[in-house]
Amino acid sequence: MVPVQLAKEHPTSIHDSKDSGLETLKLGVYNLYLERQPFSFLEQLKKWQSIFAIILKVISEVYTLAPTLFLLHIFAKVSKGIEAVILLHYETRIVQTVEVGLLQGSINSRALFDAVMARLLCVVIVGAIYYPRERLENQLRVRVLHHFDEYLLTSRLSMDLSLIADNLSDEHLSAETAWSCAQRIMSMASELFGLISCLGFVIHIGHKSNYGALFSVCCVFGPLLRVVNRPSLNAKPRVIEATNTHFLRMRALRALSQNLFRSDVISGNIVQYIINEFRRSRVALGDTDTDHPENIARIHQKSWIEEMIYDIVDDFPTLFSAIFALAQPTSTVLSTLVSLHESASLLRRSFWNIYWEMSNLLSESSSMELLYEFGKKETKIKDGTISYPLSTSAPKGGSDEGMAIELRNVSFSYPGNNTKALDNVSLSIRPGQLVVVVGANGSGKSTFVKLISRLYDAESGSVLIDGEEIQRYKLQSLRQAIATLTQDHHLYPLSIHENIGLGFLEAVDNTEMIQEAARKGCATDVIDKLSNGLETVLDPQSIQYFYRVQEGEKSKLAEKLKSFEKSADVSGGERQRLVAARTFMRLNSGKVRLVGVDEPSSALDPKAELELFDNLRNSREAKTVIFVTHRFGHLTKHADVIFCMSKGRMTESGTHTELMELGGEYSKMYNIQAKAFETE
Ligand SMILES: Nc1ncnc2c1ncn2[C@@H]1O[C@H](COP(=O)(O)OP(=O)(O)OP(=O)(O)O)[C@@H](O)[C@H]1O
Repeated sequence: MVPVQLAKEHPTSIHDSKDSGLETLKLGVYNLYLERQPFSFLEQLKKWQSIFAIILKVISEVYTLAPTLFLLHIFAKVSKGIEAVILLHYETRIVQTVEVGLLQGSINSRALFDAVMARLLCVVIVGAIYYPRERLENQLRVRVLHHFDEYLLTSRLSMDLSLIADNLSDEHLSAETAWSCAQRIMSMASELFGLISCLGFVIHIGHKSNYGALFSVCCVFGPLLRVVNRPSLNAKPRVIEATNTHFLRMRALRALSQNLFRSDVISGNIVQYIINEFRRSRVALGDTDTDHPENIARIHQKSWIEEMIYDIVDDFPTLFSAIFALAQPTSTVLSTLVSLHESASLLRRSFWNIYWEMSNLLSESSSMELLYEFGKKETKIKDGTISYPLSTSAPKGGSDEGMAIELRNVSFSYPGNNTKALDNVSLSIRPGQLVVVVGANGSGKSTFVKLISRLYDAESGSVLIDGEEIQRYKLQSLRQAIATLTQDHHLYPLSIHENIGLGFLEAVDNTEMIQEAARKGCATDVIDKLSNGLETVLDPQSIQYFYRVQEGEKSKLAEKLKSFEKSADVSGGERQRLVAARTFMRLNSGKVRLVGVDEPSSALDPKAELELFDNLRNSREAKTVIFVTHRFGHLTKHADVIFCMSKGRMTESGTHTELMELGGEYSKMYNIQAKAFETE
């Protein structure tokens, strides 16, 4: 139970703590860190240069994807931007005609008709452009999304495990990132045209008095003052962390209400505990704000005096109009005043829209930069130049009986983990040997298998395959020569047919071979139980949903809903058998020289486990086989050599008899297991 401490500080207090060049804002339950950088013109120039380069790249990429669609869309966007000004122009003409007419005692009906018709025509044209614009936008969106989906898929699949561990923050990148950026650029173009046309209009109205430019400045002065005086947090690079322990505990307790934990929570009888703990944390949290830190900052950084000044400055255009009317009481003063008033709000709206689009474009372009960088990341596992095996007739250090493996003073630690998973390990495996690796949890057994399959590269020391440094081999050929079966292998959301067939790509459609592999993996019974047999997809990525339809009701929709295929499922052990079948399928390729089996049988019943291991042993011909296991028994007794690992080091090696005689770690572990079977 977590001791409850009531929040002592004001729930939304904002204060600065200045350390390590960072400005820290405490905003509700969050800490928000900003970099305290002195303004540097050069830096700003560089930043804008890179933003500009990204914008150009996005434009050219979207244009290349669909040139006509893109140009039409830009045209539609720009016309949308200047639409309001054109409408305002004709509105002014109508009001002016009426005003002059009223003063002269007769309205020029021809001029009025022309102005009304012109405005109507404009409304029709804008409407006519607007509706296809939505469809155009959607077509362009689909193209962009599909293109970047493929780009991200390719980039993600090209990454190796070390790179993935270093780049978890890239997970949020999606094709939508690219589309939002493209959209922002197009909206920005539309707003810019809107602003320019609006400025042109204002200058045009004030033309006679030469006040147009001054009036424009008056209109944007208020918004400009706001922007300069309080730049939005949105535009600043920042790092945010939720630090409030009560808030975090509430989140963790809330997560326990998810379906994933239902069975644990019910069987563990901890429902009331969760509710009570949630209540305690809620009380302890008090009124501390949990809203987005940006929102909290926005509310709390407001000063009413500043706001009042801004409101007064916002009124300058009205003041200006009044002075203008006094100074130039012409026959069209009223209509000019109305136009000035309307254009003032249009100008201000345009200005705000540009500011808003600009801040969003800044953050979109930095996401886009990440997305482009993502595709350029270089894998840490570099490809080699020679094919494996070197030559089937006379391999350098190998033989046709399997792969020869040697580790010389190999050390390795995982990215982000300082402890050595392998610490100065040296060992040698001869071609065709049956090797068993044993050791306590975390002793480095799986890491050893991962290094010889080149999922990772050793930090120091060498791994030699058939006498050659492992890095010298072409990855594709090396991986073709290795078949692994580990707990990290899962079923794909594809048909069982493909799940097994993909073990040997060239024979993915060979049903006979697949059935034979299923038999060796003890998966035949599992497949026979499924109504669609080999064509069953266990985790289909289908999308089915319904709205206001009850499954039990009598309606055509309810029948349709019932007819949706319910996904089939199998047990954990059955899944392991299907995955094992894939490995047997791989053995059919004739290229495999090493089989690495890493404790794949945790959910298998003893009979299936024995059968699986026997089948693997029987497929040993021309292969080296490495088993990683916690279970001692027939495997260790059959082993040519056993390696016993402890804390990343290889502590003992030899046959079962030799190691038992040694009376070390291996014999201790063996005796613990054997004791369980001894009779009193
Ligand atoms: N992906 C990873 N990232 C960081 N550390 C890891 C990772 N995988 C393993 N480790 C660490 O490396 C060490 C060796 O792990 P390894 O999986 O090789 O042990 P093992 O002997 O196979 O254990 P087990 O018997 O539990 O499967 C452990 O300390 C483990 O915490």
